Amino acid sequence: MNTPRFDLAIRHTLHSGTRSFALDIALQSNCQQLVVYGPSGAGKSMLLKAIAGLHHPDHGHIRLDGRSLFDSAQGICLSPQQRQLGYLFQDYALFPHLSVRQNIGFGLQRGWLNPGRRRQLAAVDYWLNAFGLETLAEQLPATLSGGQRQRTALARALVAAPRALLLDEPFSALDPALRQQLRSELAELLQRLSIPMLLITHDAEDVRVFGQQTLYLQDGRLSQPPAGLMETIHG
Ligand SMILES: Nc1ncnc2c1ncn2[C@@H]1O[C@H](COP(=O)(O)OP(=O)(O)OP(=O)(O)O)[C@@H](O)[C@H]1O
Repeated sequence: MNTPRFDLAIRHTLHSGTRSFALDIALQSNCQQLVVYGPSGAGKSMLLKAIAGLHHPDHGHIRLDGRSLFDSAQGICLSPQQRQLGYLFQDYALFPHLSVRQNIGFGLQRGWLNPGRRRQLAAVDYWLNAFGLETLAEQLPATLSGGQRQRTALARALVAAPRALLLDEPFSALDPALRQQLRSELAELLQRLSIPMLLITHDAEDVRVFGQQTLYLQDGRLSQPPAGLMETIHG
């Protein structure tokens, strides 16, 4: 295999009171688009947060396109900023007191490149334009529709030219028609950017559209999906 796009070996146990939960996965993949599918509480968000650098595994390594983000044996643990990843959480986590333009611009402050002001403005304008948000640039998130909020969050994730995209249920808050439209916009974008993407979902349609490889996660481990599930999804 060439350098895998995703090379993950993650062991991480969380404890709260008498309960504990262990994530234990190992995976190498050359696919650009991975979809993580599985029941609630399976460890999907934990996996995404470990890659983003928001949780630190107890053991293992995380490499994307050959770049080590975390390696317990070698003592490597890049900060979320140094990882240069774009991520989008279920609720989009936009700042309510910042306009669309400021929310997108915030994505640049997080990046470690910190380009000059003129280039920052150009990048924000580019993504405002790419997602049809120019006329909404000065509005606050509370005055936007679900789809406009989703586009703003995606623009914020992309503005710093991330090396990979991590998406947690990116379409769950949208109505079915908008979901379909934004899925095809994202699919087109991914083809253009060719960065690796990992998407968490409960939605079979996301698996169909983005699952170049689908991982089924259950009780913190990758496992075979229940009999018939993939056939049902792929019709
Ligand atoms: N701080 C913690 N201490 C102990 N257990 C935790 C902690 N945080 C999360 N967990 C447990 O880890 C498991 C995995 O949670 P996670 O949020 O990754 O699941 P998920 O697959 O993303 O679920 P959902 O689809 O419902 O979002 C759950 O059982 C959760 O209760």
